[in-house]
Amino acid sequence: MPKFAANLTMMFNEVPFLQRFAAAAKAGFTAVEFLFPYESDVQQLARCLSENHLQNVLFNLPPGDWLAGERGLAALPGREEEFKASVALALEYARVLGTPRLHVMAGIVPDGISRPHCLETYCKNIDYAAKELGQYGIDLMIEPINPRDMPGYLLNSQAEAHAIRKMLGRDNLKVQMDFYHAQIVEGDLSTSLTNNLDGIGHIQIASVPARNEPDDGEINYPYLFALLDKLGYQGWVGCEYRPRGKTEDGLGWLPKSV
Ligand SMILES: O=C(O)[C@@H](O)C(=O)CO
Ligand SMILES: [Mg+2]
Repeated sequence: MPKFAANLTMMFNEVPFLQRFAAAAKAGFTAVEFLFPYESDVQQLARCLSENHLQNVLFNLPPGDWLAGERGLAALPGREEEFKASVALALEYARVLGTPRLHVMAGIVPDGISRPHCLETYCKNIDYAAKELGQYGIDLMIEPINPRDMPGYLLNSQAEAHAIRKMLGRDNLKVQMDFYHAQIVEGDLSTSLTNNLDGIGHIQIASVPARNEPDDGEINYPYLFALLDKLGYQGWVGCEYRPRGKTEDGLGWLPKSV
């Protein structure tokens, strides 16, 4: 059975963020991921991990002004210096928390700027970030996101993400295969997973269309979990879903030892 990490941005939302570490450990998780840790002191986060015997397996680089609708800086021409500063900040956190992989969001293609221009900016920034992270043995994830959840987001398909990964040729640049997004955009999950396994650095799960626990909706997760075992996937599976009710009440789908 794959290794599952609790996503503390979406799960255990019955309690404040810093209390979710203990809640996840109590539920049996040994690993956690989250989106953006930057509102918390990094040493406090390190204590939350160590006190609860948890490892952090992923978080995101800063996304720009989230409340203003920004969803990443990497593809935004003219924001390169801000992007480099975001890489430095994420590295600071990752080195303290022992985080082995970081996800960099691409961004929404701005009005008046061509997609090819954004794609060129994205590739240059991704290459820079992968080089910086690689000095510390940290992998960089790029995640295709569906246009229903994020209209205008630059990167939508697994195929394009793997093409970028191969073109840049950085060993520590990998694709984050979020089955929720991949099902919405292109389906064909098991074949895409099988054909691209070497280039996949992280997996995330949620039901489609509701983005709840992976025990409902149109994706056959028991089949995919068995396939991950058969393929020998050694990475983590992030539980990036919105609990239908109380988080603990929705954990029946998890194997007993997560
Ligand atoms: O799938 C998602 O939404 C997340 O993995 C993410 O990083 C962007 O919000
Ligand atoms: Mg995701």
